[in-house]
Amino acid sequence: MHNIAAASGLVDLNVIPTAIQGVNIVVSKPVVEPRGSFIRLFCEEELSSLLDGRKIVQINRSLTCKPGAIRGLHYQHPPHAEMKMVRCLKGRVWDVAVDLRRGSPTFLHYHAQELSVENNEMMIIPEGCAHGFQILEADSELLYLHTAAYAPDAEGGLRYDDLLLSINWPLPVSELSSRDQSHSLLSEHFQGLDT
Ligand SMILES: Cc1cn([C@H]2C[C@H](O)[C@@H](COP(=O)(O)OP(=O)(O)O[C@H]3O[C@H](C)C(=O)[C@H](O)[C@H]3O)O2)c(=O)[nH]c1=O
Repeated sequence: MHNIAAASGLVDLNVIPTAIQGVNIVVSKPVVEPRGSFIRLFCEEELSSLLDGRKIVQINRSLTCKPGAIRGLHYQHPPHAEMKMVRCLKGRVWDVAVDLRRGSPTFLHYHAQELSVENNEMMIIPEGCAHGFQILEADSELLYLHTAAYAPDAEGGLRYDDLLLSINWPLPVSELSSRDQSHSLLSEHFQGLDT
């Protein structure tokens, strides 16, 4: 999708779909000039078709120190299901979205890619998809934009090493929270989440 702003040289956001419906990559085109650079991180108007009336209600940031550490994979059950937009503010991460939607043609498939300060890319993870990441550089920071508030009692989680997902993490896992270690493995009878 080409944005009018690009024609005028203003900062803009380009949306690239992935093989998983609703998992999109937003690329911010930097304006580079003698003082440095400027990028647009988010724009409700430019992303209105993806947001489809959703509002950002919470913005979080995480710092993860040890290369190889994994956070996730998390999602929230309805009525707290959320669209999440994640962007790397420092370092490099390998970001993963897993499709858990009942009846989806890409059920239990995942999209994974590097997010970094250099590539200026943001991943959009829709409701019904789980999110997790592994940091590739020390002290990497992630920014999260959420369309639903944090609801710990509504949180679900996947094990990073679940064989039904077979996620090919780039580094040996160096750190994992006790909570993320304790998620249950998916049953082979798991039919997916209702969204
Ligand atoms: C999300 C959140 C967390 N917290 C507290 C709860 C814990 O004491 C601490 C860390 O939370 P949690 O262990 O859930 O964070 P992660 O496991 O790193 O989860 C994060 O990384 C994965 C990959 C994600 O996708 C989550 O959206 C994101 O929150 O912050 C709050 O107080 N408020 C909040 O809104």
